[in-house]
Amino acid sequence: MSVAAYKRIMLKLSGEALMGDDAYGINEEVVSRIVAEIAEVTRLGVQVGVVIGGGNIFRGMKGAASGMDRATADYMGMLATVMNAMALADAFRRAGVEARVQSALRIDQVVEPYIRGRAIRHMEEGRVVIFAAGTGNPFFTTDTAAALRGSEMAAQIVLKATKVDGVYTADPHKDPQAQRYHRISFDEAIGRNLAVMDTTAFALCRDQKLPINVFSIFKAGALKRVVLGEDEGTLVHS
Ligand SMILES: Nc1ncnc2c1ncn2[C@@H]1O[C@H](COP(=O)(O)OP(=O)(O)O)[C@@H](O)[C@H]1O
Ligand SMILES: O=c1ccn([C@@H]2O[C@H](COP(=O)(O)OP(=O)(O)O)[C@@H](O)[C@H]2O)c(=O)[nH]1
Repeated sequence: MSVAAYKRIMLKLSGEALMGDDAYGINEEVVSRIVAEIAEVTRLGVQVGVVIGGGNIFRGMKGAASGMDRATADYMGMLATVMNAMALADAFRRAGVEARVQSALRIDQVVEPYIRGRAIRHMEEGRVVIFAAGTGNPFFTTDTAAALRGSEMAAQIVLKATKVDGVYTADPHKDPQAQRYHRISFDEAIGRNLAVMDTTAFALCRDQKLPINVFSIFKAGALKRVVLGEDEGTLVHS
């Protein structure tokens, strides 16, 4: 039987990952596929926390760019992540996996509030915990929320599932010559301004000695490979 390299992981799923090839919103087929991959990892005995983004619905920076107050736009972005979290939790339910949503912003009629001890307990019981509303604060990102919740939950690694299959020497969507790193240190990633993740998230993980693995959400089986400790994506380390 395959043995997982980690007991507890914090998975950052971008909002855009949920769109698939659609222009906006949540693509059910894509969500079921992602849920099936996460379910497979839970069957290895790994405790899973998920921080979900909101970029498929609303991004604060975009609202601010069109003249909206930045903090207001960011709160809208956080609310977008709550919708994604609910869709994801429902997909887990349909797949027969127990999941709970905890929100950093209080909307008690809809989802549980974030309570650290309770989140840990859910994970110990084998439930997937979906962390919604990012950090609960404007001017932050869900990448930073993943670093924060990962640290709070004492996860052994943050897994960033995104559109690219790792950290490159430059943005691979803009520079076709860019080369992928197998491993890179936090200091180098920050020093070179590699924009695959924001500096706040990198810095928090560096301070907490919490490694990050960046891998592609579109590559089937990649999540399991990362969890088994196989060479997949890029490891960002201390
Ligand atoms: N050095 C780099 N290595 C990899 N990706 C990079 C790099 N610099 C910028 N990017 C871009 O960062 C994107 C991932 O970050 P982001 O848009 O925040 O993703 P997400 O929506 O998954 O949080 C990639 O799609 C890629 O275009
Ligand atoms: O702690 C947080 C996390 C998120 N956001 C807002 O929520 C939006 C959606 O999150 P993000 O862009 O990180 O989602 P992703 O890129 O992963 O889809 C962001 O643009 C911000 O406006 C925020 O204000 N504080």
